[in-house]
Amino acid sequence: MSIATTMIIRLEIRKSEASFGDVASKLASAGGDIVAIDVIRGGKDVTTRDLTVNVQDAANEEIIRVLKDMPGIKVINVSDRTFLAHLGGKIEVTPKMPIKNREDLSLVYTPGVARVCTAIAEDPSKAYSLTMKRNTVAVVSDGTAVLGLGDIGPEAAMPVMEGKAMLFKQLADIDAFPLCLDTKDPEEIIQIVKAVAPGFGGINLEDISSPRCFEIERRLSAELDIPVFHDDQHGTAVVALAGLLNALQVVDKTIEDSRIVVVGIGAAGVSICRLLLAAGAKQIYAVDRAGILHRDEAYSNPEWSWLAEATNPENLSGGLDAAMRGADIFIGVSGPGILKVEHLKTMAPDSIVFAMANPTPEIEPELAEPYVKVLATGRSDYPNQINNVLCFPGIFRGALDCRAKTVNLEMKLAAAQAIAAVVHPDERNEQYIIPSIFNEKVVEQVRLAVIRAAIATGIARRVPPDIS
Ligand SMILES: NC(=O)C1=CN([C@@H]2O[C@H](COP(=O)(O)OP(=O)(O)OC[C@H]3O[C@@H](n4cnc5c(N)ncnc54)[C@H](O)[C@@H]3O)[C@@H](O)[C@H]2O)C=CC1
Ligand SMILES: CC(=O)C(=O)O
Ligand SMILES: [Mg+2]
Repeated sequence: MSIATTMIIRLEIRKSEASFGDVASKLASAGGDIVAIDVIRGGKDVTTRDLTVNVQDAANEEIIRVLKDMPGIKVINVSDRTFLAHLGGKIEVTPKMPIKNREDLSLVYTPGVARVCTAIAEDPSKAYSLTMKRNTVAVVSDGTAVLGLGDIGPEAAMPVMEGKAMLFKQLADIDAFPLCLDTKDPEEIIQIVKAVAPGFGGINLEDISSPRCFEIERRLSAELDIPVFHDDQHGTAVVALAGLLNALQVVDKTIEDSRIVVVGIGAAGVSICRLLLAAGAKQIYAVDRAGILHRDEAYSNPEWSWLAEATNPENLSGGLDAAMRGADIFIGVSGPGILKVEHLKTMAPDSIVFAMANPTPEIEPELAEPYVKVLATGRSDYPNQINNVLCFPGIFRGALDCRAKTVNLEMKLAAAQAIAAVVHPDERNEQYIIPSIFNEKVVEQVRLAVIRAAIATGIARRVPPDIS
């Protein structure tokens, strides 16, 4: 799968050995199109230039190789728009008011601040009105399951967590802060998150590998009085259910009668299975590397043991091939390229395929399209993007606004229905089963649905003024 991009290549060209024309023709033959040239330094023999080059494939390493092989050319630096957008990080902390004089200083800092501290010490709930707590979410990762890239460590997880923080702010006006932890020990993660929790109104766990993520979330939810939400589990499940509700309408099938294969029974897969069961699914087949989860096998992962009982009505064993025969729906949250055209050919007519692994889906959309009725991926460069970004901003906005203690099943089901309902029945079709993340109705509809569900289930500690 190729993504066109723009690269910026800084070169030293030794005029006695190479001409700019040579560079241009080499780049063209490797698939690069020069769109701008900036001279950084001129010299008698050596000039330094930045070439802005359009390439059809972001992963095209040939472009750089041909330049490096040219006599008289030294490649100083290679960047592209994606890397440039990350220079110095993507977020910052901005004060709400400037400190212009001594009076301001003594208001926002000492001595004035001391009175506010004392007020909070006397009544800790005042932290919600007198600090940033009520609008601030920690995005916590240990870097062990970053997108589908695996255990790449806390520093490498930062760009994703900064990205999530940007989305929180832009979509739901929530101040989110990345906390990437240099530990993989669940108990240590739990203790660290509990220790930082006083400054936050909610905790978004992100890209923490399974099965560790289940215990970490369960313990934190039980031991903290603010919502703790593992986005890869529940955000993904909510959006998958939302897409599925609309896709089922498009193909005129019901969730109860559909045969549903979920592949990749990690954080996202477990939660998707659980939410689909809660939404009425009766025939789920949960498939991981060990094959279809079934009742004749003992699993060390308690979530798998539970799913082996709750899914797979015929107690089928076998691998993906067996699971896919006659399936109406495939939901992949596993890894790249595991789904083959041969599998699609064995599915029931009017099949639905959600290939949600990031950044590379379970099957290339171009390969799958001819064989399925409704196709969705986790990516933004194809129609039907099923991505948890449609859920986490709105669900946290709702939970923070009503000061919910937790995010319960009813709130998740309500969020899924709200996302699905943003697509009007008259607009719904194979290419449009899920709203765009830029659709302004999404966050507000999810927020309202989540607040109403929290109030109805008794976990809201506050009724926002706009809720009747
Ligand atoms: N589109 C979206 O909104 C989201 C997509 N994802 C994607 O889903 C994938 C999984 O994410 P997590 O659940 O957080 O990771 P995880 O590490 O908790 O789970 C992945 C599971 O997939 C299984 N798996 C991997 N390759 C497999 C194969 N060939 N056959 C069967 N099972 C296989 C693993 O054994 C593991 O149980 C990643 O690619 C991630 O980017 C995750 C969350 C949201
Ligand atoms: C979207 C997301 O959270 C993931 O791929 O991990
Ligand atoms: Mg994630």
